[in-house]
Amino acid sequence: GAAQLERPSGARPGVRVGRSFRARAGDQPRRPPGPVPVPGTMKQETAAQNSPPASPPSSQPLSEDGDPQALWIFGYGSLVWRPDFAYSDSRVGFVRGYSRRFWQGDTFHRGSDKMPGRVVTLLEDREGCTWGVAYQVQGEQVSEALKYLNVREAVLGGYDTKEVTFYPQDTPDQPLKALAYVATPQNPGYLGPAPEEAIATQILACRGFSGHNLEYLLRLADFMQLCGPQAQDEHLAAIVDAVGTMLPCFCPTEQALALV
Ligand SMILES: N[C@@H](CCC(=O)N[C@@H](CS)C(=O)NCC(=O)O)C(=O)O
Repeated sequence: GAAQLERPSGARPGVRVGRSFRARAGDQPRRPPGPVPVPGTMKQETAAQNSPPASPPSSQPLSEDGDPQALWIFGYGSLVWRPDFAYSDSRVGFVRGYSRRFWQGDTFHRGSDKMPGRVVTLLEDREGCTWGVAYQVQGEQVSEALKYLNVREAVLGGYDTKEVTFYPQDTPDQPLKALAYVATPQNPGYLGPAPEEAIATQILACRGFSGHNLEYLLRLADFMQLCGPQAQDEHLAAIVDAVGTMLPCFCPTEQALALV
């Protein structure tokens, strides 16, 4: 189970939320005591509590003692369709200076130790632009979200936290500071670049505790469709195309089905 996947002991505190939030370089985030919450089992507040507040929320500054009154969390992979933490508001938009790449290996959610799947991370790229969803967490939602994401993203996924500037699609002139989970080349699960056909093959062949790797790819492609024509992700599109080309090889033929 997930317990075996716990990172090496001696972990030091991971994500700190202060005037600017960061995980100290090299930190192995500490897994909170108690059973590892399997993603998808997190409590969901009622829709009313998750619906945006009546007045558009201001991006409240962190309070003086560093205890956040509100925090924005930027999702650009599975967080786009399955945040699984309570939030008060959400915005579709983008971050500049980063490109999304299927360069992070995953041996828990969408793969196994024997057959690691591929999930996304952010690559620093001056010309890059990555679309996703920013979620606003307030009050007690902040610690709940960070505790949950520390396990799902950091401990189980090898992601670190990074501060990014998020541009809401509707108000790009009012950018927000947000926390993003980024898998750097230094993390043990990092796989790095590969031809899109090879990535597609890996995605077609892998599954993990959260489901098939193909579902992960297609849900992200769905989201990008919803963002409209101005949101392009050539890397993602090339992998989806490669999957479409290869799928017949992975799909049983009539004869094979007849043998089932
Ligand atoms: N940090 C990125 C990527 C997150 C991501 O895909 N993380 C994996 C961990 S390896 C995950 O949570 N997967 C859950 C799932 O695949 O449903 C995001 O903001 O969405």
